[in-house]
Amino acid sequence: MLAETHGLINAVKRRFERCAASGETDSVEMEPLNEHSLANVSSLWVFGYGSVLWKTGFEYTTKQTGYIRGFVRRFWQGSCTHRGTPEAPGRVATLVPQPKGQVWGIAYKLVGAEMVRDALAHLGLRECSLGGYTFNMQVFHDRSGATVPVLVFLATPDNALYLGSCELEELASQVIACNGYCGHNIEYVMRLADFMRTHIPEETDPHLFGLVDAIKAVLRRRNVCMERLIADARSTMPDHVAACTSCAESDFKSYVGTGSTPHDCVCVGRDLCATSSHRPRRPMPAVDTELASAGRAVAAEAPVLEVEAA
Ligand SMILES: N[C@@H](CCC(=O)N[C@@H](CS)C(=O)NCC(=O)O)C(=O)O
Repeated sequence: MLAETHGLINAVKRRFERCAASGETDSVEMEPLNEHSLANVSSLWVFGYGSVLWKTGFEYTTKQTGYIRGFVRRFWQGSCTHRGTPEAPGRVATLVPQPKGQVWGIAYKLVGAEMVRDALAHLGLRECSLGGYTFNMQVFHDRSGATVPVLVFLATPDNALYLGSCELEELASQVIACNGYCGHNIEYVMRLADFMRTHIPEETDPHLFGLVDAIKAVLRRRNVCMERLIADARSTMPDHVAACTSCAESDFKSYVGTGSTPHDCVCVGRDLCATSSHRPRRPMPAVDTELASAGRAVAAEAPVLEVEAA
């Protein structure tokens, strides 16, 4: 299965390279991957360790809680779309290599070419074209100790949005100052911390929970209300994001219009497990060309790691 997966990943890699090279807005849309490269993929696991945990955004058949080794989670990647702007990029999670590191998250199982293609189309846009992330394969360990190869999206220091390390208090101040298309940067951090406390108590990530404490301390010192900042960011969301009411029960809406043919607005606040029929689709108004150009610029920079040999 690993060989099949590598074949698929190389096809995805070529596709993203063509997107970056062509620079065409439309090309940011993931056309169907080479049917042959998908034909024999029986399943693919994707690892989530940041917003994918609480805003999965793609259908899957099952999920496992567990971890990957050799990395730590750090808020060292900038976001000029989802949680920030080109002028004031927010901070989102990435993985930083550390020999004895371990990152807890969830592996999502995709089965069949259509589910794989849909998930990669969503993640390719969200993570790579707009987020500056690249991807490779890692070994996932579930709570029983069983292992499976997983596709992981991570930001490397050579991508245009990488912000790197800084003191926790400075990082907290940056998070407090930023919001973007998907809402306030504080909300991103708090959602991830809440998810870990609720679903993955094994995760003791001192960087994540230290950042939460630093954000609260700075807000207390400035006498600023966190909930108000988060609510205000939502109230300034572009109309077509806030207006997407096709899924009243989902508490998150994400719109990513990237090209001349805008993506459907997909409410991504719920786990779109394959058993759910919830796939809201609404024609979206004019695409935000600024976001498209921001995304294209990032895509042009997005390096692609060599997939590790089997
Ligand atoms: N690769 C990470 C997700 C990285 C991440 O958070 N990417 C940003 C894009 S810059 C995102 O999806 N943000 C969604 C949001 O902010 O609501 C994961 O596996 O969870």
